[in-house]
Amino acid sequence: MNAALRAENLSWSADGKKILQDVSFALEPGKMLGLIGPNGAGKSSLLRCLYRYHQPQAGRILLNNKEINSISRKSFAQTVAVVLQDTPTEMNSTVEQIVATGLTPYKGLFQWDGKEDNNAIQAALCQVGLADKAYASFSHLSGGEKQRALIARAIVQRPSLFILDEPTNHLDIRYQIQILELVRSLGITVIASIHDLNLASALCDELLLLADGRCVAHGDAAGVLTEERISQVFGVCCKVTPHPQIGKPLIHYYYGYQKEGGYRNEAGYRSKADHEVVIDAK
Ligand SMILES: Nc1ncnc2c1ncn2[C@@H]1O[C@H](COP(=O)(O)OP(=O)(O)OP(=O)(O)O)[C@@H](O)[C@H]1O
Repeated sequence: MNAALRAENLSWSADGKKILQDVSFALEPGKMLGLIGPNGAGKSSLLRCLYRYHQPQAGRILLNNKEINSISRKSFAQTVAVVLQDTPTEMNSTVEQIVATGLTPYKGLFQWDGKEDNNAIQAALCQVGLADKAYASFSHLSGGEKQRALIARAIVQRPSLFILDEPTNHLDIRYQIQILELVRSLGITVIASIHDLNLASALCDELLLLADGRCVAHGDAAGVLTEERISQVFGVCCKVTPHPQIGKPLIHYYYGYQKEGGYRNEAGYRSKADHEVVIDAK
């Protein structure tokens, strides 16, 4: 496969604890991969390895067939845009200024903001629905607006790989859908950690399910999001049906988890109480 992004046997440990173990996957150019898994599964850690914040102790990562550590800092900054879930609070600038920093990897000193740059900034602000906030203080935006401004900054960066850590955090449902559809429509390769399995199912080309730092499943949503696997990995029980519009898996969760022995769905898959150590499906 001609992969835009490839991870081979990645392992990363911290404080003597194995956080990622032997994770491998490949992603074709232009595809959007949804990284899913329970809290603490290792999603952010994997993304941090991909954008060179963490150095894996084993394995390697190839970006457009080049080992990422061999790519210059400038080239990496041009090629990879990262949007994180925690917005730094010290951004004491206007929204437009924050978005303009997406152009930094292309600029030398004093090489700033011609008409073309300005157009790119305004276009990106329009794309994320923030045209009317261009001159507002970034720190005064709501959490969702901040997130959209940071996505606009990533758009002006013109990356070939977009890495997003919970990009839909803080967003209302319309913007959750809109931002993921927008990111997808850019035609660049995307890897995004997403907690909402239904959104991930609907909007990603493929899913990679992590649990305890390992890759449990990788492929299209129908192959990954089975009732059995959702029960095993997330400890919830559910029914999965085809989405009425797009046919992809739509998960209907069951309730009543305080019940002795959890809750079983029609197929017998059950929810798992917090204190249960052993993960079993049936
Ligand atoms: N720098 C670190 N040092 C020690 N442990 C870490 C470090 N970073 C992450 N961990 C641990 O690694 C595990 C995976 O964390 P990570 O943030 O990657 O999970 P996640 O899947 O993104 O979780 P969530 O869905 O809750 O955001 C957690 O147990 C976390 O405490």
